[in-house]
Amino acid sequence: MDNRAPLLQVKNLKQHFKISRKYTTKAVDGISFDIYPGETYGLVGESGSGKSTTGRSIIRLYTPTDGEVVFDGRKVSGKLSKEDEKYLRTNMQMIFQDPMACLNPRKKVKEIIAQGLEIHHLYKDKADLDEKVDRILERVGLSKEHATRFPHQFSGGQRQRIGIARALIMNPKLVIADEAISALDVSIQAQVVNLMKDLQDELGTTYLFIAHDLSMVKYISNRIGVMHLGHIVETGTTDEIFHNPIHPYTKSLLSAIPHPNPVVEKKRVAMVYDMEKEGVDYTKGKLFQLTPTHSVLATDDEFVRWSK
Ligand SMILES: Nc1ncnc2c1ncn2[C@@H]1O[C@H](COP(=O)(O)OP(=O)(O)OP(=O)(O)O)[C@@H](O)[C@H]1O
Repeated sequence: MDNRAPLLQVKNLKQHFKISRKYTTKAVDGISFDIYPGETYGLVGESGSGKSTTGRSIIRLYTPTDGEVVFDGRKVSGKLSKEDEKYLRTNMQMIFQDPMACLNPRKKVKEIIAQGLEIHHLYKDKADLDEKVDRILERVGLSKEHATRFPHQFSGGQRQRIGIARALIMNPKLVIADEAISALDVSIQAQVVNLMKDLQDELGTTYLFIAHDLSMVKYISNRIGVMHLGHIVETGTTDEIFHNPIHPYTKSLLSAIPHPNPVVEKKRVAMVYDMEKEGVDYTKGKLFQLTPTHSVLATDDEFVRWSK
């Protein structure tokens, strides 16, 4: 395992939403994971498993119900000093699924991208700001001619590049990419993921990559956390998750990935995970450590059964 201090520590994070007097949704129900500098941690799971809520709690869009998030040695929740507040706002950035929904349609691309630097006064003068915008546009595969255009004048893939530029111009330590490529065509998805990888190599950025599509997660992640109903049921290196999955939920997700070879694809059998039938209750499980990097949430009986 990595000897360095983690960049992000999520400790027993809970994010519950009170829906009515009687009903509370436990969107995130006590998850823990660390992310090390320069790595990509993929958070996967089907819709409603709590992935977005996790990302949003980390970046402080929500106040956690319980637990703790520590970023670069600084506690993220609670009352923060002005300095910590600024540090977090610049060093943690988020890229969202639908760039159109979060790019102001009335603003030019250069205004959108420069906004973070302007708010935090992170530029010398107007010329410096323009230069920074031009440079980041070029880095994400757009050109300075694009700076004066409006979001609607771009394709989906280009708009996602604008979202990436807006996040990366802050030179953040952590980028949370929440289904950042899900809305794009498959060929464009690969382009955007490659761009994110290149920028990571160049800048050393750390990613929390949230997605339901395991094939892209496999390609970009060093480690993966598999999330279901507010719990991380299995975590491991990408190799461990893909080649030695233990939890039946992980196995069912893997078995749902279409195979590119039509002959193999024809024989693919999707595994069904029926947790009621299996009698699984995540709140009764504990973490079983298979290797220093691979662990699974299970009761004693389940662990014996699932590891066979
Ligand atoms: N602000 C909220 N208020 C109430 N319930 C919420 C809120 N945000 C999320 N939820 C609920 O929490 C659960 C987890 O949602 P979340 O969006 O985190 O899952 P997800 O894995 O990211 O799925 P998706 O990919 O569909 O967004 C869902 O049942 C959702 O309805």
